Amino acid sequence: MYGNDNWINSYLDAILDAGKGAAAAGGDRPSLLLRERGHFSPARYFVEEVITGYDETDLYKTWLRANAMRSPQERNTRLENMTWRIWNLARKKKEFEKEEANRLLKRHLETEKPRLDVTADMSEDLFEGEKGEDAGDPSVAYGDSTTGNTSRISSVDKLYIVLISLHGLIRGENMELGRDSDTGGQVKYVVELAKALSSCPGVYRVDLLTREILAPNFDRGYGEPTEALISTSFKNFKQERGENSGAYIIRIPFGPKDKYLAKEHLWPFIQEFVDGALSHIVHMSRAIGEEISCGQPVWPAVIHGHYASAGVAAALLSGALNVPMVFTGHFLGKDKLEELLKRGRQTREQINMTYKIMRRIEAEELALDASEIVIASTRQEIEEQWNLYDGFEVILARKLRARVKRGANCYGRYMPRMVIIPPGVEFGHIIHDFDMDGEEDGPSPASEDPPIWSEIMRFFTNPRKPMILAVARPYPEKNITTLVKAFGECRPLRELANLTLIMGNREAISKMHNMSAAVLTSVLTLIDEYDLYGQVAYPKHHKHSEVPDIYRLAVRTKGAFVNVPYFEQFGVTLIEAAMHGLPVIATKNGAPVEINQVLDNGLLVDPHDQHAIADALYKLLSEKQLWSRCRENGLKNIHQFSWPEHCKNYLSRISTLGPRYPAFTSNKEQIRAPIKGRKHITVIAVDSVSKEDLIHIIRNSIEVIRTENLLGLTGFVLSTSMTIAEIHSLLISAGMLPTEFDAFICNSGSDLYYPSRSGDTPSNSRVTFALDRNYQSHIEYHWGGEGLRKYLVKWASSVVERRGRIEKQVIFEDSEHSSTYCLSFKVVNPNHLPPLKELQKLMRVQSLRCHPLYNHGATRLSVIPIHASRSKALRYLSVRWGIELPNVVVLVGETGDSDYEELFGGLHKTVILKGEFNTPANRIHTVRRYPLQDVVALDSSNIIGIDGCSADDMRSALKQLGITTQ
Ligand SMILES: O=c1ccn([C@@H]2O[C@H](COP(=O)(O)OP(=O)(O)O[C@H]3O[C@H](CO)[C@@H](O)[C@H](O)[C@H]3O)[C@@H](O)[C@H]2O)c(=O)[nH]1
Ligand SMILES: O=P(O)(O)OC[C@H]1O[C@](O)(CO)[C@@H](O)[C@@H]1O
Repeated sequence: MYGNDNWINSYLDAILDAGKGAAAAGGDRPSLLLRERGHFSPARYFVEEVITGYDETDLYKTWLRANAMRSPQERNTRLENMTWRIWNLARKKKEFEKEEANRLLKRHLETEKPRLDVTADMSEDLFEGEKGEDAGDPSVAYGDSTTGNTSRISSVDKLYIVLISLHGLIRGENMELGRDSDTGGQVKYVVELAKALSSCPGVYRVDLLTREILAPNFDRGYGEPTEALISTSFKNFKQERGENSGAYIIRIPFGPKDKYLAKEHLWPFIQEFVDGALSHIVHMSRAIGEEISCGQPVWPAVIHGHYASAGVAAALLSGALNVPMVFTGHFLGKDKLEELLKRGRQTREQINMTYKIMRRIEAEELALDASEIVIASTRQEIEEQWNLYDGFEVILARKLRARVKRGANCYGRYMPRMVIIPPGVEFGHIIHDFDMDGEEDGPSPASEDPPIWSEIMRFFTNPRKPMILAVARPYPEKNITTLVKAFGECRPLRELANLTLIMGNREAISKMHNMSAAVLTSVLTLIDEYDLYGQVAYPKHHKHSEVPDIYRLAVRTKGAFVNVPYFEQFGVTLIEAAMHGLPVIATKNGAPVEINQVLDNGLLVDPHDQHAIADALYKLLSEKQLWSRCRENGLKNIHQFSWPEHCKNYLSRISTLGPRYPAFTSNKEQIRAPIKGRKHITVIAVDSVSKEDLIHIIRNSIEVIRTENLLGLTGFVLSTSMTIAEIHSLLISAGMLPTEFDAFICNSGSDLYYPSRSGDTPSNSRVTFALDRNYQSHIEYHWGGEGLRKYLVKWASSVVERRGRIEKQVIFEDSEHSSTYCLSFKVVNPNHLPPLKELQKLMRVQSLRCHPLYNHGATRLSVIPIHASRSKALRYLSVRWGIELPNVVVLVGETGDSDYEELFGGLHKTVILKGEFNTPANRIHTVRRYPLQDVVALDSSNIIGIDGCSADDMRSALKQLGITTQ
């Protein structure tokens, strides 16, 4: 035994006592290295397990070096030091685990109780119709479909479909996959989906909206506003085509103009994207309408967000246009968070800093609130991943669905419909020059070999050996280092095969994104450490079009494909490998389990277990019959992953959605709307000030506009949580006429009124307020109405202030300030209210889709529809009355109602009025679990702060914003 010292053993015992479950779990199987040497040291084994369990490459190297020390004394000192470090790690990990277990328990209790309540509420006749409800349906669906199965869209309809994928560098040809951690499977998925959908009968146009990138060192193509995509070859129908038909990438500028932003940094700019996208969609809907629908706009059949960030964007657009939303997660934040916590290398805070994971999870919750359909790639994604979210639960979803089918009351509860439609592969360019056994059909002369082959072969001493191939973004989660360790430490495998690592493209590691550079550095270090020169290829460059050739090369050598991330949401590479007849070794965590059930073309392994990876690879490569069977199965079954099938299924799903379309112009009531002709709009949305100060601010803003000669050109909108009656009496009491305003966004954005005056002079005039019913039709989606009201009343009775044994209710229904789409509650004592984020969570757990917010200095709670808010109302006004958002100035205070932060983002300008007249924020307002910087880009040139609210202060603000006379 090394060192032969008791202290080592005692510390090792301490490690084990510290509950190092992971190390102990695999404890019955000594490592290959030790087995090879023929003697087994438990102490060393445990240390090694701890080290490898933590994936601490540095620690491991130190351990090796320490062992190599000649002097026993020096060796002991080093080993002692090491052991301390390990012990410390183990303790840290145990702390994380404990924290995590407590948190999970707390979460479980918070979520389960209301969930049990709601399930019980729904309990009568719940099981009827449940049994076998999905029988015969390969894409199992959970959740309700609002209109049963009646098809809304006939196959002759001409659909306009909008897909959104915000991050990554997206282009139609020669995609730069693997360039960084954002350019992966999703980029390929969305481009291929757009092409495939546009080739389907009935689909007229598909727009794939993404970010315009004009940064130096990036291809200029990413800055082109529009790129036409060439449709896939399975088109076998004739369809009348017009100028605007087909598939397009539409690039919308948002965020810093000359900078590429990683997906974690896009959050504060999403509202800006939404404003730009909205203008494109409205324009395009009208253009298509001119082309094929006698001038009637053809609105999108669905707006489909891909990944959390586009989930937010799609939710906002779907609300703004009142069209259905579809969502695909691609990789869900909760799962990622759980996995990262399990690995114990970062605290929750660190993970949040790096990945903005709480923002991402909230975006996914929002996507659940707003989506009608969620597309999952596998059953596991629904049952184990989506099921972790507040807004989705498999059993409740089934129950609600059964009730909807029977036409029973759901009491205002809604679940999106979850359907499994896996992605496909493009079979277009596939060349099989090998037979079923992988033997070459008349090999082509070497001169015709694809150039990428020699790029790879030049790394190998013996290029004829079977090639183990990995194709993955250089991203820590892809676990490439464990693969290299598995290969490097298994001598028989090294003797049998070569390893090819395709890890994106790079000019220099030093110029790569931190995370990618760290992966590359670790891989190269390991190659050096295990002396794998001549056995591993890691080419610097490859083109997207060369990837099929790389798979073919692996097949030619009778190799295998390997994909062992800690967790794989789907794994496009697995179906690519199968399509080329390459057997696979894949992670057993996530979708590969289901893919393998369908394809039956390889073996699954625990990605944390490098020995299992090495053993599986050795087995697959050395057992000829197994290899041939896997190859054959893959080729035989791959047709089950096809884009045409995906699209058929997709279109049939969206054809069952209930009709939803925008109502910007169809209002039968004639609203007199001076707002229509305005060039500028000033929106007064100052919340946390006294009534007197609010009046003062209103007067001063009007005064400024008057003296700047902008009156007539400029309209005023008051945006507030007050009811229209409260606004009216406020203005009258101040001697002002409501008609000074063009519109009132009231009840926190759930009602929109336009004032008008009958009579000739102000003195004899009578002011009336016209309600915008079109706006109501935009926000009524999934409004819980009476069911929601009853639930809230019951909830309010449980919110109490306790004094000894006495309990006093602190929140009461407030019918006077309620309206059709706003349920108001009066708060007697805000100190005893739950923070808003808890109330929001409760609503989601109950599958009540709504937007709760505190206002009036937290003395009122308003619960309004999910698509209602003051910023959404402003967006509606801009489309309905043709107002350019960059010409809108929103005045806000330093604090505000709970929807206050939302007022900042977008293309409009925001002026923050600072000063003592603002009342401080109340803690219960907070709805977010992440910092403000993840919501608002406070350094944006569209946002300015001024001290004071006098006319002069406001005048200077307008000047700063470049809004001056004429
Ligand atoms: O150097 C590289 C690395 C990758 N690729 C390609 O990029 C894609 C990678 O896709 P995938 O293996 O699915 O990984 P991710 O990039 O991680 O994609 C995410 O999104 C995919 C689509 O939803 C899901 O399949 C994944 O599980 C999820 O992690 C494949 O087409 C690869 O051929 C390259 O061309 N070159
Ligand atoms: O690695 P993350 O942060 O979980 O995000 C994964 C997402 O990013 C991408 O890798 C970029 O394309 C997608 O394939 C995937 O949806």
